[in-house]
Amino acid sequence: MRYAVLVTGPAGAGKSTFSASFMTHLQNSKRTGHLVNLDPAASTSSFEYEPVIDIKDLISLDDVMNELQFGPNGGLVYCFEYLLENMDWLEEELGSFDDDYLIIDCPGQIELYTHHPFLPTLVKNLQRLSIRTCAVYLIDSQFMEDKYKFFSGVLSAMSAMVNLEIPWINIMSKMDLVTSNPEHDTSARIGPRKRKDIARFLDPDPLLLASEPGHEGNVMNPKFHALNRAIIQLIEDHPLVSFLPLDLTNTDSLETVISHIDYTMQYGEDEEPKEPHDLDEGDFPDLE
Ligand SMILES: Nc1nc2c(ncn2[C@@H]2O[C@H](COP(=O)(O)OP(=O)(O)OP(=O)(O)O)[C@@H](O)[C@H]2O)c(=O)[nH]1
Ligand SMILES: [Mg+2]
Repeated sequence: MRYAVLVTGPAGAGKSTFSASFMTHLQNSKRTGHLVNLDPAASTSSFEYEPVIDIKDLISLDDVMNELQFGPNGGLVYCFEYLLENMDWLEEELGSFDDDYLIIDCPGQIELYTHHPFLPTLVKNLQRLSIRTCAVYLIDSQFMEDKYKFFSGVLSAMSAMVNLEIPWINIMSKMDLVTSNPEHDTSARIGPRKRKDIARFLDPDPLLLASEPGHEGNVMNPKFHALNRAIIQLIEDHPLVSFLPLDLTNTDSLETVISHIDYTMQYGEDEEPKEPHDLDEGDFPDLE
């Protein structure tokens, strides 16, 4: 059985960093994983692990921009369309691995997740090859300033989720930057968020959030009230909108996230139990 984890989410959410930590964790626990890079703009030197499959071997953003005069965003879209037309390339690359666990580092372009056919087509191809696939969607905890940003993050996650229809895990990344004492912490880029402020977003009660007063200068226009309620009801009705916190500085946190991923894909369920080779069964009856 083969497995693939699509690591998705908006630009800078921490996808590549998480993918590398995921690889390290698999290695440390004597499991084999392989990194796949689907970001045509990624600089290869920035990878801690050499990808076994790299979209840049098929097409590179630099070439598209230089030779076809595309800008960076149009260039990326061109690269994905090129990959879609050359799925046999990916299939061939994937062909050499069986019994594998692939960590697929995706690009951060939001259109890929909302309306571009790239990821749904990719997923269909993986499924056709009998690769069990799930997706994680990372959202940067540093953007969770208020409930409006939270809702907008949730809606982006949901729009990606309904587009793909595969097992799905939302992750709140960079939790190491969430401190309990923000006044004394200057390490965060956007300004540290307090733990208790983030906590209510991890397993949110949208109706409760909705009843909170808005922050100053952002008094809700009554015209939008009905729309807001409708969005909130949508989130409320959707069982999958909760977030696992991810703090990469904490091994337990990474292990928890990975165990959810394994569970979602039912990793290991169909594997034959691996008995140590030279162990006589009768010797250790307690191991049953
Ligand atoms: N403190 C902290 N910083 C992080 C963490 N994860 C990522 N970063 C930083 O956030 C920035 C973006 O991280 P990446 O892993 O490149 O994010 P990405 O989602 O792959 O970005 P794109 O591929 O450009 O969409 C880098 O400066 C990382 O060092 C984290 O868990 N904690
Ligand atoms: Mg990246």
